[in-house]
Amino acid sequence: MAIRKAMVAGNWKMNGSLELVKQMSDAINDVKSQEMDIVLFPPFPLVPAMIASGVSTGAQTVSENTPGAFTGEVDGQLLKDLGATYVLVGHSERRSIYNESNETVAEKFARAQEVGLTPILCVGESESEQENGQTEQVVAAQIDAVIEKLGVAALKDSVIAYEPVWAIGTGKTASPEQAQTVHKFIRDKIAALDSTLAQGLSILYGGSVNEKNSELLFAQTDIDGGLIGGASLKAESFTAICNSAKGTV
Ligand SMILES: O=C(CO)COP(=O)(O)O
Repeated sequence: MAIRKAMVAGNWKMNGSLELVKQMSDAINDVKSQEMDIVLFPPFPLVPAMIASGVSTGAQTVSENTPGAFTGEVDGQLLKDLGATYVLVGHSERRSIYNESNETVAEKFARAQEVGLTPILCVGESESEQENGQTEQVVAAQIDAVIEKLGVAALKDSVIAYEPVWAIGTGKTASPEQAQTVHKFIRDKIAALDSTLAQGLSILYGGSVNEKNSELLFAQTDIDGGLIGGASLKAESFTAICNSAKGTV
């Protein structure tokens, strides 16, 4: 069972450089602590350098397939063999730009676990879905696709990240209360199937998290940390966010 623990994850998206790996890993190695997990998700070519720097490293996506004729795809086993530990599945940019369906995301989740990588399942509603009051329905369907394929027990060795699409890269963060409501909905939904598992699950919030708003977000009962985009590219901001997560779970 994954242990519920504070976690701050940095998703670099298609940004970063070898120089930034060096700068960021030096900064993170200074703030690391036993009470929390800090993980960075650089673009694929920077994964080996990040692993070598001593920072826990994940990939931003993974193929749902086993090795074969899939030009341009990246196999999970290779990532695992390199020393990666996590993988993001179902990030909203993968869902919207690369048309990944809930079912494809569930297949990627399965492949990640098959090779021993911990999937971080990203869920979240779009702006229009939020305006139409469909947040819970959308998030439930995204989680149900994994539960239907693999059973609820598969969530034991995973992390969930709630990232409302309207808050990503927009500077419009969900309020701590708004985010807490959705996090509680997610935990209660899973608790209805397995309460011990739900209590042990880390649920991260993502969407315009910065060093000014992180403390209040992480103070919420069901928010166990964050998945950070833009602010994970700046050492000062990212380490301040990491420090604000210490001792919150
Ligand atoms: O998509 C995100 C992390 O995966 C969030 O991005 P921002 O923090 O830049 O809004």
